[in-house]
Amino acid sequence: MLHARRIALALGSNLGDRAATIEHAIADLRDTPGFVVVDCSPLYVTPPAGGPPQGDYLNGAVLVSTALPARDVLARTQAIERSLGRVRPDPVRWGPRTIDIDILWIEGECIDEPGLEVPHPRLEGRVFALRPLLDVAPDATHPRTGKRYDELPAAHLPMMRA
Ligand SMILES: Nc1ncnc2c1ncn2[C@@H]1O[C@H](COP(=O)(O)OP(=O)(O)OP(=O)(O)O)[C@@H](O)[C@H]1O
Ligand SMILES: Nc1nc2c(c(=O)[nH]1)N=C(CO)CN2
Repeated sequence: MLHARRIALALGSNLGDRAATIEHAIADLRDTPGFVVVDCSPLYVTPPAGGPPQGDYLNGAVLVSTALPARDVLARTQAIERSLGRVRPDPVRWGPRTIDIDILWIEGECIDEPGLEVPHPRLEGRVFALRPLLDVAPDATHPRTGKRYDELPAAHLPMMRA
């Protein structure tokens, strides 16, 4: 049995009622056995990064405390995505989606396995993930290098609150 540790989950939506879908996702995370939702970031309006032309995203992050193994966390977040209308496999890579829930960071854990990489491999280049992570875990460090995420220049770029 693992000890409870902090896990930051990224939330993103750019299809349908984005705010309502994200609120549903947060409610579902709160209702997930084994999860304690510790904090939620503000939501930000962010231009799409990559993929085809598509609408702006709402992005945020949720900090969860849980002893569940990372694989179980992924299974639960993917079940929530499905229940909120996420279609898989994605019809288009990085295309529009009702909801995306990624594991951004797990305190003290590095995972590099097929189908699961933590910290999220694109975290450091994505201001729409980095800023919400720092909102809920300002002291977050890379679990292997110990480097603080708030030292990355991208962490301080201006962002638009929803
Ligand atoms: N840290 C992670 N969080 C969520 N999924 C991950 C992670 N690492 C690997 N994956 C795998 O990536 C697959 C695709 O995930 P997803 O559909 O969220 O990607 P995406 O949002 O389209 O793109 P990106 O990975 O660039 O955010 C998932 O099925 C999952 O197995
Ligand atoms: N602004 C923004 N752009 C994206 C996002 C996202 O959440 N926000 N997610 C992607 C794939 O995960 C690809 N591009």
